[in-house]
Amino acid sequence: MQRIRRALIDLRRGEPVHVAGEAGGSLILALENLTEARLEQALGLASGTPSVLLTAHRAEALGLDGHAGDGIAVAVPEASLMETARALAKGRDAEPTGTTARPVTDGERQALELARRATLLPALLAIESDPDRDRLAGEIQRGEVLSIDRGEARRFFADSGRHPERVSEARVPLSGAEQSRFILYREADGLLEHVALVIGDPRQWPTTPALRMHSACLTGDLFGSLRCDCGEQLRSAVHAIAEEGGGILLYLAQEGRGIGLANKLRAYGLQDTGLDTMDADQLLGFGEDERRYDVAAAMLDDLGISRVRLMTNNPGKIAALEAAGVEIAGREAIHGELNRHNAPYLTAKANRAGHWLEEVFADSAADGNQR
Ligand SMILES: Nc1nc2c(ncn2[C@@H]2O[C@H](COP(=O)(O)OP(=O)(O)OP(=O)(O)O)[C@@H](O)[C@H]2O)c(=O)[nH]1
Ligand SMILES: [Zn+2]
Repeated sequence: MQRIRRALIDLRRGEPVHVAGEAGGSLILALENLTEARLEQALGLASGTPSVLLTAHRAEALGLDGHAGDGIAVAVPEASLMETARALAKGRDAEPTGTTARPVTDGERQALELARRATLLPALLAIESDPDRDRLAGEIQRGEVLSIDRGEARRFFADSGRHPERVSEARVPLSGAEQSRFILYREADGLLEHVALVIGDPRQWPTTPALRMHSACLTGDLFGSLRCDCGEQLRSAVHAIAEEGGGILLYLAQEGRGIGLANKLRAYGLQDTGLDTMDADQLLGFGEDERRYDVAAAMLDDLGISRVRLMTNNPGKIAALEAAGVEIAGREAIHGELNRHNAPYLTAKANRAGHWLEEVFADSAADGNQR
């Protein structure tokens, strides 16, 4: 497990990682922080064909979906590798110039998942290698380059989110919810931390407590970004829960629907050129929503909560919690205000992901009519 954690960090630092698997496996590097020097070094270590690995989402967005499946490997001539990497790291209109695309191998699939877990852009350079022959073998032996096994990676991914540990807690009076307690959970792999905010005295809660399951949004929650409705939802949830005598808010480390802040900002850049929130994510290589809620269900279980009224407009959250064994006794709408900056985002959520936002649009229309 420790080795996979190091692999995530190495990729984030722009270092190469060897993923052992089919034949000799591949030496992989993240495209987003590839430099000429790193590329040259990698080509000196591994002697096989260099390819660019892209997720199926991105392949589809680029019209390369013939082979999509779990992702594609596009062979790119050495001479144009750097240029291709730079273009792909930017997003739009960046098609790999190579012509031979094939579905990714299982090892390459795990490599793409590593990039995603590291909240990097899921686009990699992969150079096939034969560690018994290439210089790479010596580097691996000396510990200069980390070599991981694809099965090891798969097991790590399958286990994450399932065993969050309760680490520490404290009373933190909040404005509008003075009797509040923060409980911090850390996922077993040590990577992500989530907070359960327990509002009020559980002995005096309504029989079925309200639950707000909120995904982190630095821009909205902290700075009041007008591009989304997160900050307003967060604060109104705390107030509403406190007002009805208490309940729970889970603050989950799932920035940008799970793609991370760096990618969310990249996606905002693409949205400014006319793509909607989902198409922008897809062009970067992500699905509509990359979040999983197993960790939320495990936190609820630890808190002894099995039945809730969920504050959300997102049908996906209800389905996911139910699938994880939490009984959803009812749904409460939770709205922010519509404005000219968040209108495209809310419209895409309603039209493409089926979020229940009719009231937000109706309220806004009514306000407009009164003016
Ligand atoms: N990728 C991406 N994420 C975004 C964008 N705008 C906001 N987000 C993220 O979307 C998530 C919204 O979280 P929530 O408000 O809990 O979830 P929701 O799916 O909107 O559902 P409810 O608010 O419960 O109805 C946060 O993680 C934000 O950071 C965007 O344009 N792109
Ligand atoms: Zn937001």
